[in-house]
Amino acid sequence: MSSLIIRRPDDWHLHLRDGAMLEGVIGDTSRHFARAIIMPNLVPPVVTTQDARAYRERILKAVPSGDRFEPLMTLYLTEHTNPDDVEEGKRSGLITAVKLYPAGATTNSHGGVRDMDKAMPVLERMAKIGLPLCVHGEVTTPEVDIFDREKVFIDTVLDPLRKRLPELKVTMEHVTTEDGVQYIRSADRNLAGSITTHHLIINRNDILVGGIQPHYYCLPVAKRENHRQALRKAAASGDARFFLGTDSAPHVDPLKECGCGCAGIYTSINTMSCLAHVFEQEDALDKLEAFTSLNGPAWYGLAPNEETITLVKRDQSVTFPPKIVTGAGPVTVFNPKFPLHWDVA
Ligand SMILES: NC(=O)N[C@@H](CC(=O)O)C(=O)O
Ligand SMILES: [Zn+2]
Ligand SMILES: [Zn+2]
Repeated sequence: MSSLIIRRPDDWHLHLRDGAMLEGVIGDTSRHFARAIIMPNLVPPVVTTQDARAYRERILKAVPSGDRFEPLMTLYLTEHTNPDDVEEGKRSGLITAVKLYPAGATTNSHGGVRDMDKAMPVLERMAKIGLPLCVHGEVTTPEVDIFDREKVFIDTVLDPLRKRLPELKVTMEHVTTEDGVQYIRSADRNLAGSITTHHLIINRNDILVGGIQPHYYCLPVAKRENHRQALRKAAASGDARFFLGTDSAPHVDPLKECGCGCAGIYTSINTMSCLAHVFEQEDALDKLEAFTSLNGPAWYGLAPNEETITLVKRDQSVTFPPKIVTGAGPVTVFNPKFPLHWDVA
């Protein structure tokens, strides 16, 4: 097959940041994607409906003219989030999901939740009104090995929460382990998972072999090869519980290439080329549309996009810039380390 028409994709987990960075990256998403769930971990975070409304306006203003792009807004859950404000955000159509960051788990998460009991009133309200919870599923307990933090989160936080509130819809974001895949498969309702582009391509060797490779460092950190294989099988299976959330997370190079480099990988610009390559390798190009364009909207109760895009396999490899230039500084683009031949026409 040398060309493929699919519904226009959506990105169910995206960091756009703000200001000059937002302006520098938004076009790489709006070129291919119709909608994206926008992560609220700004400094300060997007906590109230009013914050989200203002951020949405800033995003829309930054969309290049000629592109049509719908930001789907989220709220950053804190121990003080007001359930009435969350409900009003959902009723007005502004808020698509609420995001749980365990405090300290990842970039800009210090204001996140420490004690799940304190978040229960909001979570109960969300279960009642059908508003999904997106989770960064890692514990932050210092004793727990960083490679085990997703599994321990499932066992000690997520599963107890889902038993306590079975009506709550939960998206396990950026699943990185076989355990996560199995846990999602074991649930017959109210649980789904997003998978990033890079976790289908890299394992932990890419971060650590031959010297520290900061541009392959993200959270949750990439795991062993067997986990990558499980993610590829899940994504390529067509199973409606798995869909794309790129977790494209731009940081300027000086903040990645330093003594304490930030977590985050920038993939918006070449995600569709990378995914077509991966799905072709998995002999599952016929499942790409489900992963990028159908399963996500179905989970969030939205219609799939009417428009289509055409992916074309070119004889010559397609090149992407090694870095993009933003007003905030240079941002290194994810390098899959294999030539890309699929291109969006
Ligand atoms: N994925 C990352 O490594 N980083 C994200 C935060 C997140 O999604 O955990 C970021 O905001 O930079
Ligand atoms: Zn995260
Ligand atoms: Zn993220």
